[in-house]
Amino acid sequence: MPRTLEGQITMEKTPSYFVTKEAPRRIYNMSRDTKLIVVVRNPVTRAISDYTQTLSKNPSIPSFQALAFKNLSTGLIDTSWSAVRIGIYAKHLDNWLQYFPLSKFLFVSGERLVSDPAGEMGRVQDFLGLKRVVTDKHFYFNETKGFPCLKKPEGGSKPRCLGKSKGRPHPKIDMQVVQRLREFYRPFNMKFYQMTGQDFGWD
Ligand SMILES: Nc1ncnc2c1ncn2[C@@H]1O[C@H](COP(=O)(O)OS(=O)(=O)O)[C@@H](OP(=O)(O)O)[C@H]1O
Repeated sequence: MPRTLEGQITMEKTPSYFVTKEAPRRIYNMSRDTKLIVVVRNPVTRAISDYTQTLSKNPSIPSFQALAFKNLSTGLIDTSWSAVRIGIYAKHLDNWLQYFPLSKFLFVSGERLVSDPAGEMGRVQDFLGLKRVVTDKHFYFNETKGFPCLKKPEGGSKPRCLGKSKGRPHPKIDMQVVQRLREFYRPFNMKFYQMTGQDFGWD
């Protein structure tokens, strides 16, 4: 991490930290004052999104259901598949809570980040003790992209959306497969809502 001067905030974004066993201990040893922001979305959609990303890099991988199930006829889920495992948020958070109290965390809803980006960004700024500089007027909904985009990014004059790899169409997954995954995640989601004191509305 770079040296941080008085009045500066250093930020670092690595999605895999949340699911890396050693990460909380290492970050705690670096600075126990670290604030932690976790963006979470419905774990079923997250798994499909993860699969879509892998598929875009390697189109010859097996089908989603072939990877998601250990046994398709019994409906046994393969929790060793990272696309499934990452969405068990309660389990990962448990590991972090061994080191950091809940007050050090902000959980951002991935769904609200799309439906109300300014609202979620307001929460982020409050959490970081910043003035609410980013507001509604910085975003517009881009019909072509199907997502909110920035009207005028810092230092630029043109509107800017996230790149092609964000907001890709997902392949169609059998409804029964989706249903089974929903059932699988339900107890973990409930636990996660309880732990965070936030209902993300995934069920
Ligand atoms: N404004 C805006 N524009 C485009 N995409 C948006 C936006 N806000 C949130 N999202 C969602 O971000 C998802 C991709 O983020 P990731 O977490 O996969 O990114 S990362 O690669 O891990 O950094 C991506 O997931 P997919 O839709 O599955 O591609 C989007 O749903």
